[in-house]
Amino acid sequence: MLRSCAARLRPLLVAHGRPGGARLTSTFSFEEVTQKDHALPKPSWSKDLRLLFDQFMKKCEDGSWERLPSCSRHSVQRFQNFTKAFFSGSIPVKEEQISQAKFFPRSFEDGLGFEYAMFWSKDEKRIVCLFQGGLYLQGIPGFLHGGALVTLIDTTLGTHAMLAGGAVMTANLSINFKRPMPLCSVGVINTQLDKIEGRKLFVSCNIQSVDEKTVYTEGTGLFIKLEPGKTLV
Ligand SMILES: CCCCCC/C=C\CCCCCCCC(=O)SCCNC(=O)CCNC(=O)[C@H](O)C(C)(C)COP(=O)(O)OP(=O)(O)OC[C@H]1O[C@@H](n2cnc3c(N)ncnc32)[C@H](O)[C@@H]1OP(=O)(O)O
Repeated sequence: MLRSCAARLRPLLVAHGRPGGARLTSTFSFEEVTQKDHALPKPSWSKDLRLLFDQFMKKCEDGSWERLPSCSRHSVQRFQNFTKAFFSGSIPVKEEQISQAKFFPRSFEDGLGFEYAMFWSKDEKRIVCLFQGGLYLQGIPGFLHGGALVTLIDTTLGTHAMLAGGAVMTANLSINFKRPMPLCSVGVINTQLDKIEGRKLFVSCNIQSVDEKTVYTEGTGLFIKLEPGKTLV
């Protein structure tokens, strides 16, 4: 499963030209992932999250949907390839820290932070992210912190933008919090690509309750395709 998702993502996320004509074999892709895949059921997942996950796994059976794997670290090689391609090799952390760096949404202990799994519909060109926000993501008592919701929105919209345009960075996010979302409840993020203008990808989403009766949050994002060799730092 991991390899089939990787194969599909690879052409979208890799092989950005480098100055001097050399081409990278990978930058920010999911390919050759050998680490633990976190987008799979765990004991900390609620019944609601498991049920929804199972429903989407069923949709994957005919190939119209695909589960996107998710791990918590980049390999040192991948980290270096990425910085070489887009940051002229300027590495923002000490070399010995690279292997300790973790993908923020995957940096919590199981069940206490973000539990999520994303599914990609290749026909409808949209992502559905199923998630449960754990006890360490509290904002006002009993409810999720707005910043936690924004983190998941950024991650989900960013993944959609990457699937559509390759390596991107977030330039702008605009969020409307419509209703507070209870801690430990399950939310469903639905994304759509609104338009592409040159290097700019405009993507939007909302977060709904499982029964679709409550819209908790709406968000739009502008993602900019990175230009290989352009120095940003
Ligand atoms: C193993 C671990 C697993 C990991 C795997 C992960 C896989 C997928 C997950 C992806 C999800 C990740 C989500 C997280 C993403 C982030 O959080 S990124 C971090 C936050 N963002 C930043 O730090 C970006 C900082 N900004 C920049 O570096 C630059 O501004 C930029 C790169 C965004 C753009 O710079 P540049 O390339 O120089 O472009 P410009 O020439 O400036 O602009 C191009 C066009 O875009 C327009 N534009 C730029 N910014 C904005 C803006 N804020 N608002 C509106 N428009 C903007 C700009 O006007 C240009 O438009 P025109 O072409 O002139 O029309």
